[in-house]
Amino acid sequence: MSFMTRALAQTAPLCKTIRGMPFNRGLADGSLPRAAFQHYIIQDAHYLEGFARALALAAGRAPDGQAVCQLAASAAGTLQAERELHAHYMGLFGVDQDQFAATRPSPACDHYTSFLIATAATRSTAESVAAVLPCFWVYRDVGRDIHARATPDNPYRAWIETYVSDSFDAAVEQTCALAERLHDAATDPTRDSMYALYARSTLLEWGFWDSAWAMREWPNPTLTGEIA
Ligand SMILES: Cc1ncc(CO)c(N)n1
Repeated sequence: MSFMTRALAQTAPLCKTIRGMPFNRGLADGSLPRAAFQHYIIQDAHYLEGFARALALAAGRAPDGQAVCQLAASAAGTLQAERELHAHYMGLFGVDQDQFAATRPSPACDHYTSFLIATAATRSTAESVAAVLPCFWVYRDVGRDIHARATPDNPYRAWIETYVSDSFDAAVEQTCALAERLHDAATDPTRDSMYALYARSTLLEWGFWDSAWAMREWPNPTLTGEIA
């Protein structure tokens, strides 16, 4: 059985839950509160930096030139395209550079990026790719689901369209293909670990949206504000 077939079967209930989350329903019908999206877009900019670091680390440790090239291009290319989207949205939703600089990564964001970076630094490339794959796959899945329901005058339209674009689709397919190739060459224990990491990362995607919807900060900002 292919890696994706099994990984998707294992995470199907969680993906269904993610599609139904209030944050994503609000994106689809345009009713998502502006403050929740502002919170999200700041956290996602922090997230993308960590995500790119994980991809770049995995690139440096990859077993062959093709994987090095693909992961390094993914770190640069996906991030570049998404940064433009974030700049657009930060302008549109009134988030300035000072506000961004003053907002530290939330616990959910820090958890997710720390997990990706630790995996890329200490595990095999097969495992690292399994861990970053839900970042691609889940966003395309959610993007498609929302796109099918989105109203034409939706204020979050540019965000939704990014994740149903041909270029994002190509990035998802390429990363899936790399995961399959590394899975085919992996030992059974590494394969087991790939499935566990894929599922963990999907759960952390859920946690990221859950945190954005609640606009969750550190539990005691007065204690952690200076150091978090
Ligand atoms: C949290 C999160 N996961 C995945 C993506 C898509 O790359 C994103 N922008 N943010």
